[in-house]
Amino acid sequence: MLLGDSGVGKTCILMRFREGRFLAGNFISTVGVDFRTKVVSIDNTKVKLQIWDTAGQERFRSVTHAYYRDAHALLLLYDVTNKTSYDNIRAWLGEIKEYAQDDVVIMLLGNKADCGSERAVRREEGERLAREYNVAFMETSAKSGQNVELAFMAVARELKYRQSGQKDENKFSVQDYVREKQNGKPAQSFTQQQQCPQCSTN
Ligand SMILES: Nc1nc2c(ncn2[C@@H]2O[C@H](COP(=O)(O)OP(=O)(O)OP(=O)(O)O)[C@@H](O)[C@H]2O)c(=O)[nH]1
Repeated sequence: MLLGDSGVGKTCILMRFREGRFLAGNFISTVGVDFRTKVVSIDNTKVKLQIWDTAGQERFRSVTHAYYRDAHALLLLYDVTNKTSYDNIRAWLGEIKEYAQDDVVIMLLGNKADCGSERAVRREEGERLAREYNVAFMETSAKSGQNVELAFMAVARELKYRQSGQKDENKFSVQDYVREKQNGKPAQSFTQQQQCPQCSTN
């Protein structure tokens, strides 16, 4: 399930992951909730992900709360060019604590990482917040595709391991997996051509 303030890029992240393209142009806010599926392959096993996109707008909050309980994983987004969306993450985590299952997998994503010159939240601030709440973290860009696949696949992998009962054996940790992928060869390195043209010329 995708959560976060309105406009942080939840629908675009989902679109990038599912269809490999960026939804440019007019911003159309999600109404209530919407869902899409995608079949991915993890260690040669096909896994069907059901991904719920939620409205970030406050007025839909009571609708979206009803879906938290059934979520196995939550991708919580803020927009690195919007400090308020970052500041609101603590409130989102409070709602998650209140409405979601205790063992829900949470990943914090700082989206719009392509917008270098408009950045209002440093990467370290995202890392610090994630450490404080003991959740996995990475910066993403729905526009360039940076880390989008990695975010979904890391979560899918964690869920698969949990389901197969391997969690107790400590065989997989989403945080370690993300760290390993990012410290080694970045899953999708951020090349010059991939940069948002608008931002890179600023
Ligand atoms: N530069 C840049 N723009 C982005 C990125 N992701 C989303 N956007 C833009 O941000 C705006 C909002 O994106 P949405 O995906 O609709 O936001 P949302 O979080 O789903 O919003 P709600 O449905 O209202 O909750 C759109 O104009 C997108 O084009 C990104 O990674 N980089």
